[in-house]
Amino acid sequence: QLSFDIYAKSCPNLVQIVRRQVIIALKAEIRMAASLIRLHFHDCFVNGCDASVLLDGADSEKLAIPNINSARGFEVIDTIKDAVENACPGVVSCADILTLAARDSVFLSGGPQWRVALGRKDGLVANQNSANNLPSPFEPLDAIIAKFVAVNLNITDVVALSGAHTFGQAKCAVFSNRLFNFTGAGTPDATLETSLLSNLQTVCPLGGNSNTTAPLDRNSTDAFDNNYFKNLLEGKGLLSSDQILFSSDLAVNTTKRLVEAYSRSQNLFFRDFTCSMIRMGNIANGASGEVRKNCRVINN
Ligand code: HEM
Ligand SMILES: [Ca+2]
Ligand SMILES: [Ca+2]
Repeated sequence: QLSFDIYAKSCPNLVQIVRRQVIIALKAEIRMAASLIRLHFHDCFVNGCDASVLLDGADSEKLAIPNINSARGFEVIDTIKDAVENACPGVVSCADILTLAARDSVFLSGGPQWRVALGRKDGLVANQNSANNLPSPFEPLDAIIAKFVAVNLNITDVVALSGAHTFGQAKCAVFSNRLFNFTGAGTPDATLETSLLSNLQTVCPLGGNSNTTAPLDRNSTDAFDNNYFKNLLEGKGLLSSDQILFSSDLAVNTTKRLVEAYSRSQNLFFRDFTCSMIRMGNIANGASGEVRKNCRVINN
């Protein structure tokens, strides 16, 4: 029941208001583009795209392992929501705002643009358990694929959406297992290209600060492009869950060909990415919802 004109009368300037606020946020910190699309992903995979990720409280998804000390951009969403509420009070859901902000983040970083169907409702509950079950960088490819299939996404979606790792940062904590003693054999991940390996060993030394970050795409850190896939062909994926799309045994019959195709054609990547973002943004929350006044708490 999502549609393109649902707010045409009730909030005619919505798209421009969100765009303007995302531009301001990126001017303050370019990385925020990456952080905002990741929030949308972490929202949609848990109870559907219902802004559950934005809720504070005891069962907050913000406290789940993949999010704690990692998910960011909540203040930016609050600011966008305030601007939207000023123009059209009580009309636009936080889930729609997050979806629009993710779309704008991609476009403003040099990626494709698409129209976003709107009308999502904000959920009434968070689900910390489910957030703990988000795809992990330490999982094998079959497990990651299974988690996408569980929300009705497919293998093409896995590869295309992983292309979002073309921008943003990751902490040593989520890839340092690859650097020194990968499988317990006392050697690094053999699929990690050696010059990147030695650089990362310096950035993330044994016993160092696990909160230090490295760019997910070293060659075009802030640009939304297909460089992520070129990296994978060279063994320069930062996370294990990135590199296995190209280098694992299972990849041969599943994801490797798509990685190669996207590395050759940014157009193809942009087309498939757009399609997959729309599919991810349509993951529904079966339960009832509302239009939250404050994205952090349900209405009373
Ligand atoms: C395929 C399974 C995925 C895994 C295992 C995964 C894992 C991760 C991890 C571990 C980080 C670093 C977090 C940190 O160190 O704080 C990260 C960052 C990021 N992820 Fe993913 N991710 C996946 C899919 C996706 C998808 C589908 C999207 C969006 C469409 C996405 C967008 C991002 C972005 C943009 C960042 C950087 C965020 C920032 O700089 O604040 N990821 N991801
Ligand atoms: Ca959600
Ligand atoms: Ca890039």
